[in-house]
Amino acid sequence: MPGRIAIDGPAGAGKSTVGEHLARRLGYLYCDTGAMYRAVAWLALHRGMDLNNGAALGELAEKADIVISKPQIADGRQYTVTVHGRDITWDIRTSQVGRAVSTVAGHPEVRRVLIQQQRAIASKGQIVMVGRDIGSIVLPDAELKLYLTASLHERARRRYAEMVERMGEHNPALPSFEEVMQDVEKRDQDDQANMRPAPDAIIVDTDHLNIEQVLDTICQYVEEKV
Ligand SMILES: Nc1ncnc2c1ncn2[C@@H]1O[C@H](COP(=O)(O)OP(=O)(O)OP(=O)(O)O)[C@@H](O)[C@H]1O
Ligand SMILES: Nc1ccn([C@@H]2O[C@H](COP(=O)(O)O)[C@@H](O)[C@H]2O)c(=O)n1
Repeated sequence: MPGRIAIDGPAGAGKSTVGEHLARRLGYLYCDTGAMYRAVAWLALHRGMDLNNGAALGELAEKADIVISKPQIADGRQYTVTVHGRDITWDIRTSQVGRAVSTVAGHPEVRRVLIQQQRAIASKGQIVMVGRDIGSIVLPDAELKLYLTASLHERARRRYAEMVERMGEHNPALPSFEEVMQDVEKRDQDDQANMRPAPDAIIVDTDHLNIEQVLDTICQYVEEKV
C-alpha cells in the first residue's frame, strides 16, 4: 500500500471530500493543509495584522498554537481546528478568510513554517495529505501522487450547490452563482504561483465523475501500487 498519498488540485476540485473518504477507507490519517493556511490567515485577520508583511506572518505561523484534531462535534465538520484553544473550525471557512488566505499563503516565510509542520505530520506515513503543492514540494517522495481537476464552471457549480445546501436557497446572504464563480476564478489566479502539480502526478479529471466514481478511480491507482 502506498504510505503517503498526495492529492493536489485547484479550489473545488474535490480534494477534501475525496481525501477524507479515501483516508477513512484505508484507515489512514487525513491532513488538509489548506486548513493550516486558513488558520494562519484567520489569526492574522483577528489580530488586525498587515497581510503584506511576510516576516511578521511567518513569525505568527511559527508561534501560533494551531491544532487540527478529530471532529469533537457532529456538525458536518471534517476535523476540529483550534488556535490557542479557541474553536475556529467554521471561522476559517468565511469568505473574509477565503479572500485573505492566498495572500497569506503567498509569503515564503509562511510556507517555510507550514511545509516543515506538514512534513512532520506526514513523517509516520499512512497519510492522505491534500493541498496545492504536496506532491511537488511537501512530499516529493510520496508513493502516490494525484492531481484532481475539473472545469471552472463545474467547480463553481459544486461550491454553489454546497452553499445552497448549507445556507438555504432563499437566504439573502447567499451569493449568486456568478459571484461564486468569480471567487473561484480569483483564487485560481492568486494561487497560481504556489500551485505546483508534480510532474509525476496522475491527473484525474473529475468533470464527469461523481464522488463515488472519483474514489473508485483513485482506489484502482492505490491497488496498482500494492
Ligand atoms: N466529483 C464530484 N462531483 C460532484 N460534487 C463533488 C465532487 N467532488 C466534490 N464535490 C463537491 O464539491 C464541493 C467542493 O469539494 P471539496 O471541498 O472537496 O473541494 P476542494 O478541492 O477541497 O476545494 P478547496 O481547495 O476550495 O477546499 C463539495 O461540496 C463536494 O461535496
Ligand atoms: N498546500 C497548500 C494548501 C493551501 N494553500 C493555500 O490555502 C488556501 C486555502 O486552501 P483550501 O484547500 O482550503 O481552499 C488556498 O487557496 C491556497 O492559497 C496553499 O498555498 N498550499
